[in-house]
Amino acid sequence: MIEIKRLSKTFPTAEGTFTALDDVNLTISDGDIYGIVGMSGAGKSTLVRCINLLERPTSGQVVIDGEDMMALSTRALRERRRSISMIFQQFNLLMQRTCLKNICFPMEIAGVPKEAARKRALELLDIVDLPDKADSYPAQLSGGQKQRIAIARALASDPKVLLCDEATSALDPTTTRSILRLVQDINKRLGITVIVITHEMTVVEEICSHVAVLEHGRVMETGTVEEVFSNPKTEAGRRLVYPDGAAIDQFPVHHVVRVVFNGGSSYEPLIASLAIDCGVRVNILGADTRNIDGKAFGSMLLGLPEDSAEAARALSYIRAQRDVTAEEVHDYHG
Ligand SMILES: Nc1ncnc2c1ncn2[C@@H]1O[C@H](COP(=O)(O)OP(=O)(O)OP(=O)(O)O)[C@@H](O)[C@H]1O
Repeated sequence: MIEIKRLSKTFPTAEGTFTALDDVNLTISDGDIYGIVGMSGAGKSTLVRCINLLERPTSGQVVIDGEDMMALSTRALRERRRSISMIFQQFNLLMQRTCLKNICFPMEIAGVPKEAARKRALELLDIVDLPDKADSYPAQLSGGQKQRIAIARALASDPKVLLCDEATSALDPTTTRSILRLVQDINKRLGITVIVITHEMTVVEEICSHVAVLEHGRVMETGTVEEVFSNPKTEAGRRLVYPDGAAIDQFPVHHVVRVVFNGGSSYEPLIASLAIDCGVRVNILGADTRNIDGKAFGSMLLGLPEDSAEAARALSYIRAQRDVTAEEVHDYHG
């Protein structure tokens, strides 16, 4: 289990101290595929570097299997770090070495005898489904194949944790999917905990079991992917789940309601309180709202669940709000 406790990281800059991570708390259980999602500059890379202690947190703890990483000697830390492997957006392969030798590299450093390393590397080539690329050079591979070799190299040290830092951001959607399938397969087959750092909610949706939403160095919300996707509780979560103000269809919609905002506060608290106060999940099917001086104007189409009592409860809750009107739409065709 990885526990990140009250972790903060500041950097001195010409303008003063910059807080890149602010009191981050996360618990990642063994076997999770844990997504850490946030926009550019949210602090994702800094958090990854703190998790594997490439960067020393300013305060707080990184506790792995009950052991406080920051309390370890340099030597012990180097040893423990071998159980955390990493793959990157740009693959970081050694271009002058063949694929086999790239995979052998971490084993060479760890002093594994040459023949044993070669045998293991060939097995790993099989695992990543590129058994015929042992003697190829990285330049002869596609982006997806390079990432497969990088994954094989990451597995060479028999890690307990695989950190994926924007590992599919340079790949097209089909290749992305195949790499994500491979990562998922590795998680299941080898029992490796995976931490996925990404700015793409689609990646989280595709493979993660849990997710933390990071914004301005703070964890805004955490939960199972299902929880956060069906009912993001914070504005940061909603911005990621509904980037255009419209949701992906998450459940079959049986009742559709048009909600018109006439200058009340913002629309977002209404959606959140529908879930929290009424326990009703809604889909935002479409929205055309404007915030003028912090007041919401415009309209939104909400999909309500099948259960008629739930839908009626949601409708009367919406109608009880100030500066909001709501009507059922009977001719919605999606
Ligand atoms: N060494 C440093 N000195 C000063 N500021 C830094 C340093 N490293 C990172 N930062 C700042 O910390 C913030 C978080 O950076 P980080 O690279 O962790 O974000 P990110 O979420 O990974 O973004 P991206 O997806 O664009 O890589 C940024 O505002 C960045 O400018």
